[in-house]
Amino acid sequence: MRASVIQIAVDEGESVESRRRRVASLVRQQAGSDLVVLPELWTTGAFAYEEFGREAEPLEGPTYEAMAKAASDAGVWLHAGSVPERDPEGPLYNTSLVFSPSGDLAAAYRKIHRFGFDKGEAVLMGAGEELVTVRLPRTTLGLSTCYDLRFPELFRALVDAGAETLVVSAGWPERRRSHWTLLAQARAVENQSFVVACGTAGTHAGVPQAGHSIVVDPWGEVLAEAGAGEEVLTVEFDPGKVAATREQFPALKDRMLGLQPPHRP
Ligand SMILES: O=C(O)CCC(=O)C(=O)O
Repeated sequence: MRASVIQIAVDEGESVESRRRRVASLVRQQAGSDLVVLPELWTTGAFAYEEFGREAEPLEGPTYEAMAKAASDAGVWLHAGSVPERDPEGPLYNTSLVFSPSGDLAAAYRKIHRFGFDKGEAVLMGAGEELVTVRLPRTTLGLSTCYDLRFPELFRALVDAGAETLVVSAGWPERRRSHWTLLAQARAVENQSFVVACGTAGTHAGVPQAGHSIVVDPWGEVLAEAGAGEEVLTVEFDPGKVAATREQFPALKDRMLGLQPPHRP
């Protein structure tokens, strides 16, 4: 299976419309890949909080249209990263879209863990409540977005729901790049799954981005890692390695579920 991770630069100098055209063209160039992955909030930048409201789109907005077409033109499964979604009956959401090779929407995932503590995304957007997996012909994707990477219980729940390839679409800052790499490898090892993690390059809202998109196998080996700049990372992997790893080293079967807090008389 071939995956292409498109690590684009999100800089303020480029308009959203022109970035959308550029990204659609990059997706088309990945014809021949099985799966193409884009980063989080690449229309605005994940830290450009004041742009969220201005650039928010209904689910089937301009990014949806452009990415559905790009997926079908390229004939790929496309994780189109996320957009600030305007729900007519609710708040904004940080919503990822996945399209099938015929350009149909296969899944939408609203980011569950919002970043910013009591600022930024955490107050501007609503929290998703549903786990999302997507069945592809040779693997099942488990979807996550950026800050979600810090919450292992989300990934364990995705594995329980059948995920074998954990996709992380992110706009991770350079300041905490070491956490990004470490957590991507940890999620792969503990869940005996592939991790395909796509970040952004460039600087927006004064926040330099980490880049370093990464693909990790179920043994924790890094199959490919991008540098800091704009780059398309392409990697071939055997999805059968998940079942083989889980069979040969069956640690997931040794989970002790339902642990209780210590008893204090
Ligand atoms: O957890 C982090 O360090 C970065 C998270 C983040 O930037 C985000 O979720 O947008």
